[in-house]
Amino acid sequence: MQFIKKVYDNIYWVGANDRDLKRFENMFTLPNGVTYNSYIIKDEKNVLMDGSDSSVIRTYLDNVEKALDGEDLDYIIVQHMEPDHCGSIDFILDKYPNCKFVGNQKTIKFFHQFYPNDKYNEDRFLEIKDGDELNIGKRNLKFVFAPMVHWPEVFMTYETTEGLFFSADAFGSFDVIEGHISAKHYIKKQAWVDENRRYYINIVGKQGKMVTNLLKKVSDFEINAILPLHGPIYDDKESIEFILDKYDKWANFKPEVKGVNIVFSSMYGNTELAADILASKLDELGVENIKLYDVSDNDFSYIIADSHKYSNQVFVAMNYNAGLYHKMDALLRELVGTGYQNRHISFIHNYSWGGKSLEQAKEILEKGKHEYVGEDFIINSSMKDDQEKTLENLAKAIKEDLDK
Ligand SMILES: Cc1cc2nc3c(=O)[nH]c(=O)nc-3n(C[C@H](O)[C@H](O)[C@H](O)COP(=O)(O)O)c2cc1C
Repeated sequence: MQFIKKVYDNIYWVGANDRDLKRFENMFTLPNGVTYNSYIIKDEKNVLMDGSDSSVIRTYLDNVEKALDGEDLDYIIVQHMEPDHCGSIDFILDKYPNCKFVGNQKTIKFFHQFYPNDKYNEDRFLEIKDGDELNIGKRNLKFVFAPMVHWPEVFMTYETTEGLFFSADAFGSFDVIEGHISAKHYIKKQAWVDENRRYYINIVGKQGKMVTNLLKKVSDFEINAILPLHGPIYDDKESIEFILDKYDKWANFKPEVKGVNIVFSSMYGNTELAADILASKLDELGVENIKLYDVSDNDFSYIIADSHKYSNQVFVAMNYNAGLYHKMDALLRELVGTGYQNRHISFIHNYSWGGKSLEQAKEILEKGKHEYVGEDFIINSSMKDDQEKTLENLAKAIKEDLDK
């Protein structure tokens, strides 16, 4: 049985849902799976836009066959060589011997790195350059290179007749397709938007400059639909504007929400209690958006996504073997790796006998050009009653900062 969806005249989604994958890239938890999107464009020449992961190969090959409906396949356009899309390419090239692999110099190089040498003759490969066009009959495909919008060889494909932008991994999302393929059914759901952000920030986040370059490069194109390699397609004005606005914010590291993301580490609960008291004081001061994370208990990708989302952040840490507790240390380094910058940050640190946790945290965050808010709040083992006023002052400083 096949599962395909017509998305435009003679264009079919032939992808697959994967609910079995526990972690995307073996790092990022997938509570609701992920899709591998792939599209067949039928014209005088039939084109397959990208492949799929090898885990869904049976469904994928059946879908491609169904969409082709007895016709041959002329091209598979490989917008990047990441295995979650390319684990199926040899199956396609073997099944359709007249099909050519379309890629740029690097895509073709990476193909040969991932697959055994000399498996296919050179004439199976068609190398394209930035701005090249491929006419396939009524439709015309223009290639737009987007290096480092995830991988170095990435290019995207603009279909000029109807203004359809095949955007590789950009504009993708975690979560399977639930019946609907159009993003209009998802963009109003906060949980989906949060997953979309978690995908972008953790996967493409640090390449903000390259994303901004891409957005500039395609700003003259009339885009009537964006068709990414994961998640729904954006095929109406509102959804396209919605996601372009999000990408503008995310790529420029602008916070989306005035609020406080508190991340704590604690072994025996004393540091955690200070984080809870601060959150409660923020609430009493009228702060609406407060989020608390235990760094030991979380897939970092959630904390990282919310660190980019919120304007203010409080890192609450204790000393461990004379330095920063290792999970907090790892989180901060990974956060910096996503380009985290221009946030308003405060600190609470706990010392029982001493260490450099605070200095180390500041050193790791240094290159992000953050603004520090309020006095660092220091605990020795546990918070004391006479410290409540000082913590209240930190809460007030954060509230004033939010109100600016
Ligand atoms: C294995 C271990 C190593 C620690 N190392 C330090 C340290 O080097 N310096 C320090 O001031 N406190 C150290 N602590 C104490 C903690 O930082 C913390 O102050 C104490 O656990 C109370 O906070 P909590 O209840 O939030 O865990 C250590 C605790 C443990 C369990």
